[in-house]
Amino acid sequence: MGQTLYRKIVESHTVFRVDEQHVALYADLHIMNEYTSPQAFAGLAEKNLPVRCPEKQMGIVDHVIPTHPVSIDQRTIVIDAAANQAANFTRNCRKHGIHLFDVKDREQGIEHVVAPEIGLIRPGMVVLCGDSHTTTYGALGALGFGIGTSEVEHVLATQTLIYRVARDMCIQVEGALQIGTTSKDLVLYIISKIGAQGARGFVVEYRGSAIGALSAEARMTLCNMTVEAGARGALIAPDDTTIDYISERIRDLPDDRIADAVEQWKRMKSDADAVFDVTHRFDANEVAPFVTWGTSPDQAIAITDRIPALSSEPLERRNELKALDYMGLDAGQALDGLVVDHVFIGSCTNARIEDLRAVADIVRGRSVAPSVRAMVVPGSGMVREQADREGIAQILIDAGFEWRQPGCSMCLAMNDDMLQPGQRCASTTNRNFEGRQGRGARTHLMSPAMAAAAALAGRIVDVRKEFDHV
Ligand SMILES: CC(C)[C@H](C(=O)O)[C@@H](O)C(=O)O
Ligand code: SF4
Repeated sequence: MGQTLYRKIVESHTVFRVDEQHVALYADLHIMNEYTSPQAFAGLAEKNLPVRCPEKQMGIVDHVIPTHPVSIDQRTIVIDAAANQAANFTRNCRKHGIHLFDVKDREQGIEHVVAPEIGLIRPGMVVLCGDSHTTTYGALGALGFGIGTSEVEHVLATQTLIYRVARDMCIQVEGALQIGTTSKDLVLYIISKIGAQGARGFVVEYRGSAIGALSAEARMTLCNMTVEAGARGALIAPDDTTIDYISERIRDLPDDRIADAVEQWKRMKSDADAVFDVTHRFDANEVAPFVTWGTSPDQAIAITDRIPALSSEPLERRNELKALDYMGLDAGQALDGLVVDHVFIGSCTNARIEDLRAVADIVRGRSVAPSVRAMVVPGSGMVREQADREGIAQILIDAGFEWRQPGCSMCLAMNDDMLQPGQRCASTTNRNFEGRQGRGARTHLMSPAMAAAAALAGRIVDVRKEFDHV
C-alpha cells in the first residue's frame, strides 16, 4: 500500500519507535517565542542541561511586543511583565547561542511570517514551535505543529519530541475561487462545514485544482487556520509555486545545493495508491466571502446568508445562545450591514505582502469611515519595508489607517493593542473566542479584502460590490 506524504515525513524523522502509537520524532527546526519558552529554559537550567542543537533553534519576540508606529530602534516594551518576558528570553537565547529576532531587529515580526519569508521552511521538514499556528508551514510542504512548554524543554535538550502519530485526512478542493474570495474565505467555509473539531486527531493534506491555483502565501493562510478545525497539521505537496517561493528566499545554501534540493522536493508527495482515513471534497466555486458570527471559528456564514436558526439539540442551542449573547446578535440576523467600531488587519493568518496588496487595491483613493478606528499591522519588518517600497503604506495612511510596527498585536489581547468591552471588530485574524481581542470585545473573522471594505463602509459589507469602485 502506498504512503501519504505525512507518513513519509514522519518515517524519515523517526529516530526510534516508542510504542504502537508513538515515535521519537526529530525536529529540523524549532522556533520559540517569548511566551511559551521561559519555563522550558528554567527546566533546562534546573537539570543543568545544554541545548542540544543551538543552530536548529530560532527565537522571536512577537506576542507581547508593542506595535506603535515609532521607528524600530526606538521600540521598547513599557508593560513591566512583558518587558521582563522579553528580557528573560533574550538572556536565554544569548546564553545558549540561539539566533533571536529581538524587539529592535529589522527582520522581527510574527514567528509564522518571518520563518518562511527568510527561507527557513522547506518541504519535508519537521518544524516545531510552542504555538498552535505552526501548521502554517504545511503550505510549503513542511510538517509543522504546536507543542506544549514541557515539550519545548524536551526539544531543546534532545532535538526530538515524543510524538503520537496522527491519522490521515484528505481535503480535496476542485474548481476555482471566484473574484472577491480568497483562501481565507475557503478555510472559513471548510471549517464551517467540518466543524471546529472536524479534523481533530488528523493531519490534513489539501489537494485539488483550487489548491494548486493558490499562491504560496494564500496556502499559508489556509494551513494556518487548519488548526481551527482541530487538525494536528496541514500539508500541501510541493509544486512549482512552492519551489519558486522557497528558492527566492533561501539564504544558507549555495545554488548547486538548492538545485539538488529542488529535485528532492519534486518527489515529495503522497503515493498514487495512498489511502486516507477520511476524505472531504469541496467545490471552490461555491465559496462566497465568509464572516464569523459567533465565538468559534466554525460559526461562520457567507456574507449573503443569515445567522442560522437555533439548533434543536439542547447543548448546541445553549452554546449558540451564549455566543449570540456575547456577540450582541440574534439568530436569523444578517451580518451584511452590521456596524463595526474597529478594523484590524494583521496576524500570522493575513499580514503578508499579498494581503496588504489586496487591502490597498480596495482602499486606494478612498477613506476609512469616520466612526471606525482601523489599523494595519504588517506581519514582519520585511513586509513593512516592502509595503513602504510599493507605496502600499502611503495608500493606507492616506485612507486613514494606522500603519503600525509588526507583531501579534490585536490578534490576541496580550500586548498594548486591545479592544474595549462591547467593541465590534472586523478582523483578519484566526480566532474569535470570547475575550480574544480584549475583555467583552466582539470579533468577526474575515478576509483582508472584506476587512478593508468594512473599514471604508463602517459596517460589514460584501466586498464584491466594492469592485465597481476599484
Ligand atoms: C500564545 C500562544 C501559545 C498561542 C497559540 O498557541 O496559538 C497564540 O499564538 C494564539 O494564537 O492563541
Ligand atoms: S498572530 Fe495571533 S495567531 Fe499568530 S502567533 Fe500571534 S497571537 Fe498567535
